[in-house]
Amino acid sequence: MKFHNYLLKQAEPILNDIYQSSFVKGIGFNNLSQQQRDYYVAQDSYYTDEFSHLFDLTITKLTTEQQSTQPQTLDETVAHDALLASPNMLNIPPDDHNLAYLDHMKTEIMSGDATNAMLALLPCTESYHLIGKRYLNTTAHNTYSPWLEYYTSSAYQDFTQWSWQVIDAQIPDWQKLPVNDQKRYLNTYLTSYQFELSFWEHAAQQ
Ligand SMILES: Cc1ncc(CO)c(N)n1
Repeated sequence: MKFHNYLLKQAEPILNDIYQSSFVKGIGFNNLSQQQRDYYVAQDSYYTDEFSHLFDLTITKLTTEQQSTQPQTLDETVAHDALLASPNMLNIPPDDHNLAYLDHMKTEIMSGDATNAMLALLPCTESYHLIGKRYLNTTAHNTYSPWLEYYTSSAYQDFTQWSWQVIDAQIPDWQKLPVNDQKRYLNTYLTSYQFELSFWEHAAQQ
């Protein structure tokens, strides 16, 4: 089993909660209010802007070989547009859970090694791809299909696979990691997953 498969197995309970969270089901089954979409798109526009800076920071920690295979970076505007937010979203400031998530990633990127940095970012990339795969084509005439299509597109899939490959290459023998390193990596990764769940839960509560 590769390192990313081991990690994903540890995240399975949180990922199942994400799949079952009412906002994610709302995307899958075409059932979201205007207020929920405005809130989510406002939060996520802020998040993805910051994420691209955090990604650039992480890239500087990788080898030149890893950097050279990096797929083109993604512009998630298409995904946001698919949720048809109203201009009211411009009045919604970034919420505390969002800032705390970004803070967590930044701290782990700055204070840890390249693997720790990649693991802070991985739940973001990976969970959206898995959500897309899970709910694509579950509902006929789904208004939000372009959102699901974006996160299952070949460009997004390439990006997810590149992340997995980098992590697996960095830690080919994860069973042999010193216990403390294994704990730190797992904690960095699962904390990001917990923030992903919380991001969806806050959006549903609107
Ligand atoms: C909160 C969050 N996590 C992950 C992604 C996927 O890029 C996103 N757009 N927003």
